[in-house]
Amino acid sequence: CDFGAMTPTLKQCYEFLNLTSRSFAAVIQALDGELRDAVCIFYLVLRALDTVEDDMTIPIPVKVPMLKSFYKNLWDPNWNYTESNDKDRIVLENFPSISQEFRNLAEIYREVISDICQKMGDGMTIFLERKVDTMEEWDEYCHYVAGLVGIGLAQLFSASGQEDAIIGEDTSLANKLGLFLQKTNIIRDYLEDWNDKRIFWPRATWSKYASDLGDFALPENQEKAVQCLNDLITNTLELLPSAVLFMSRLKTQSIFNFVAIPQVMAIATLERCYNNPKVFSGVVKIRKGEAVRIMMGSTSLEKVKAIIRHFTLQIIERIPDTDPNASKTRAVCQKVLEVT
Ligand SMILES: CC(C)(C)CN1C(=O)[C@@H](CC(=O)N[C@@H](CC(=O)O)C(=O)O)O[C@H](c2cccc3ccccc23)c2cc(Cl)ccc21
Repeated sequence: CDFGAMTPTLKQCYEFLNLTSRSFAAVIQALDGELRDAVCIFYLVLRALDTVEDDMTIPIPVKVPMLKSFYKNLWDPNWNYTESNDKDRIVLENFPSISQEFRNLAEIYREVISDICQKMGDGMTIFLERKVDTMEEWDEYCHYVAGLVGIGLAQLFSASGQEDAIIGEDTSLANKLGLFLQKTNIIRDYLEDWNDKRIFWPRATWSKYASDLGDFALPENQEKAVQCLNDLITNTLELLPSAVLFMSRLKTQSIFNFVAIPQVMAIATLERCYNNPKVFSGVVKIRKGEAVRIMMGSTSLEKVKAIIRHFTLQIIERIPDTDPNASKTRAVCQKVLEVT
């Protein structure tokens, strides 16, 4: 980025980006032209909204109107929030710098970002007091917190002129990009969320294997825990063909990299989690070195297909014959192999 030509507040926004997102900030900064600033601001605004949703010190009667009206803060030069204790509170304390740069964006970008924030804020309030029960509700929750991000990003890509209109119009496909990432995060973060008393695993699935979600943290229930894990991973892998189709439509290298890297990190994470009891005793993270190798290798559709193929074959090799979902998992993996 040419920091020289930036306003002081835009420079500050890139500093916040590098503070709040470790490896991903570089990928955003590699985007071209107006899209780079639009995605940087979108990322920071979403980080601020997510920080409000995540802050357990904000009572629900206060949090609901905060989330529903959050998009209005984009137009209020003075709005900030200084009561947060979250690690990313910097984006809430300095929101005036972020909203200032939001207002400097072209109207086409402002409309997308404001619309997504309004829908996301509304959707988050639905799940503040309601747990995720059915698989449809799992998709609904993930739509609000991640699917909408995909829809917004796809609309920004088309608005910039760097991608065709179809990219921003096919909201169903863009939504699935987000569902794939969020479902992977929810699967990986079982223990961290359980310890924070947060439940994102859908009751419709876990209740087939236990009477309480906390049972999976007990070693004597390890076999049932792993069967539930494999069940959710199978459901998530069904989204991969849509992700491949979305990426096959992209024609700008920097946008392809930006979309592909998180998708490939997610399939690598799913493979590490599959049939892995360690999910219930710690957080299964991709090592930095492996992450860098994956990021370097995700620069073309053929390379990305080869990586997805690699991890899918790794999963197929580890499907236990005794797993209740074994045949379904094999069928879903076959469908992935057919498109990669
Ligand atoms: C919840 C989430 C998946 C939407 C978060 N999310 C992402 O995970 C980031 C990646 C990220 O932040 N990685 C972190 C790792 C971590 O924090 O765990 C890093 O520092 O490397 O990517 C996504 C993201 C990137 C590209 C295309 C997407 C399509 C649909 C939905 C999200 C998409 C993201 C794009 C935007 Cl604009 C905003 C948020 C996100």
